[in-house]
Amino acid sequence: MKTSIATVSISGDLREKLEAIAASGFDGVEIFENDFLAYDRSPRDVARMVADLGLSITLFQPFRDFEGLPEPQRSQAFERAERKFDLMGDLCTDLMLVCSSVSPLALGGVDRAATDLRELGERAAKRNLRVGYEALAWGRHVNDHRDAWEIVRRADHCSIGIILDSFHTLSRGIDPESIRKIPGDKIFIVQLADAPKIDMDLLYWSRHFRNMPGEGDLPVTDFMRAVAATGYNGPISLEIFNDQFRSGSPRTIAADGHRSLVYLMDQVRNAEPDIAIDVQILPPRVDVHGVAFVEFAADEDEAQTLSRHLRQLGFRLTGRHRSKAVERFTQGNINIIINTEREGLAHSAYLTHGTSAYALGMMVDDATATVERATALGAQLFSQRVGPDQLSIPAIRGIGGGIIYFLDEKGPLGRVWDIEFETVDDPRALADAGLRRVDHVAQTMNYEEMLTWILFYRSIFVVEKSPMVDVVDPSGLVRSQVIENEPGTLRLTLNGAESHQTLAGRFIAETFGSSIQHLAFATDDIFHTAEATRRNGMKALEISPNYYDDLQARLGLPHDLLARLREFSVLYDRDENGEFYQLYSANVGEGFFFEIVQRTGGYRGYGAVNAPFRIAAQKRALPLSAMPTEA
Ligand SMILES: O=C(O)c1ccc(O)c(O)c1
Ligand SMILES: [Mg+2]
Repeated sequence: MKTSIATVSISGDLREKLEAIAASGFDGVEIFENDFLAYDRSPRDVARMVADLGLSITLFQPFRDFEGLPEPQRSQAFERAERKFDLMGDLCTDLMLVCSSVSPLALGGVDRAATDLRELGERAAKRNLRVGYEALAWGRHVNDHRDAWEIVRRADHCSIGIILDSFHTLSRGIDPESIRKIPGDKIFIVQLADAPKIDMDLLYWSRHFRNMPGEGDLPVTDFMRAVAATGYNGPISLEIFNDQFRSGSPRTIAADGHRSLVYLMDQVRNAEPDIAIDVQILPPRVDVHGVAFVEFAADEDEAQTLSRHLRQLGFRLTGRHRSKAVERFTQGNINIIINTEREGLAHSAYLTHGTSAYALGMMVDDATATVERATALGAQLFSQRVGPDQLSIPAIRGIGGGIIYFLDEKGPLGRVWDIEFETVDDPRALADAGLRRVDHVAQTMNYEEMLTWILFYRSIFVVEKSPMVDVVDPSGLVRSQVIENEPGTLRLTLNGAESHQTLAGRFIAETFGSSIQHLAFATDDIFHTAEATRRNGMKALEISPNYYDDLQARLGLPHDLLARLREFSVLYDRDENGEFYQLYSANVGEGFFFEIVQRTGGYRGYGAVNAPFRIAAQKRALPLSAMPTEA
């Protein structure tokens, strides 16, 4: 199936847009008229540029306010169309989009519109052109694809077809199943867009908040399944009006767009096995069975500091790499790696970001198939030279240029610790603190990157996203989005900072980019862990006494529980399924920290209600010189 994207979807001038679109693997491009008008080259030059980039123009659009007009406006509209047909000839494209009229002059009436379109079809046919009619969700008389189809059906002309746009159908809650009765050859192009569910005026929503399929909340897959059932085999074309995308990096947005289409068609193919769809077959979405390890890059001094923090948390040094300056700390099922190599990616990560958790290992069923799926979805393969006692661990690039490694139980990958590490005894080990596994990994990024990473994770792994929540930092909002799987073996929290004054924003600024800002470990007994880590010398983050007064007022907790929470600076939350306890370490380095959590019953959240108080406490704990100044 051919892929296409409208020039409105990304930023830049026409050349920059086309280059980004071609580089991302699209076959075609919809030329939005204004992008052409604002460009200073002739239509023939543009046609040549498009062809030289290996693209074709799938559509020229939009032609507005055409159908149902009284005279003399009707004749003028046909004249206008003829001039645009001239232009299309020079641009070397054969398809024009006419969107349903919003003109107060339009008279309405299915037959009147059909007659106008038939006549336009006659004129188009003389030049070997085609016209597709699209119902805008806010069209004056036609705002539903079912009505647009009835008009096209009655126009009954081989050069007139319908254009379907997922936004217009789904934003109005129209059942996409109704598409299944349209003959596939009468659908001239399919435009795709998703959007977050926001209750607002349709036109404003459409022009500012559309996003890539899979990034929003609309059932775009159901829409596309219905389209596939018609036998439609033309291009699928992204038409994304989004304020943020218009100012983003054209390469990144175009790459996200291409990924969204590959992912969408993969879902459609899986959901409609009986329909022959011409798309690449990918290995299935990947089940992650746990975070196998987290790797830090550091220099020797900072590695000492980090090791001390880990020992206070109850970790012990259990392995030393056979040939590299790499140490392994363990507790429960948790593996923390500290890499102080002076070459390779770890070292460049250290030079760029300082001490940072730059790599994540995930346990999967088939590491090779995982990388195959990820790269088919546009992820960047990562490999570096491996020494004689080293395994080549399948890996891709993740957030902030970091790495995601994949381990499985097949073959040598399942024995990586034995193969690459020698077992050591830790003379400086402190008491075990009962930490069992990684509960979640929190990644901090600029707000504009969030959709990219949501799509990245969702398209590769079996994970769902929960609604985005706003977390209040004393200096601004941070958007938080959870990506998790059903069994809870992969839980990621993505925090998007809009202001560099927030704790998250400062972290990005100080560490030069997005990365893992905190790791949360799970315990089965928070107070046991709190006592053990305290005895080990860990400094917990101090929480304001006002928080505990409010906790009592809100939840009426038993007196002794409240006293213990207060004594150990443990935060508390509960939902209908269970309870949640959170204990934070003091800051480690440039805004990095550890969290310890206990979940009881089926508590599924992350203590979002507590985040503002935790953040305020972390800001109080910053050295004075590092306090944000009032802008
Ligand atoms: O917002 C608009 O005007 C507009 C124009 C053309 C389209 O294809 C569309 O979906 C919306
Ligand atoms: Mg459209």
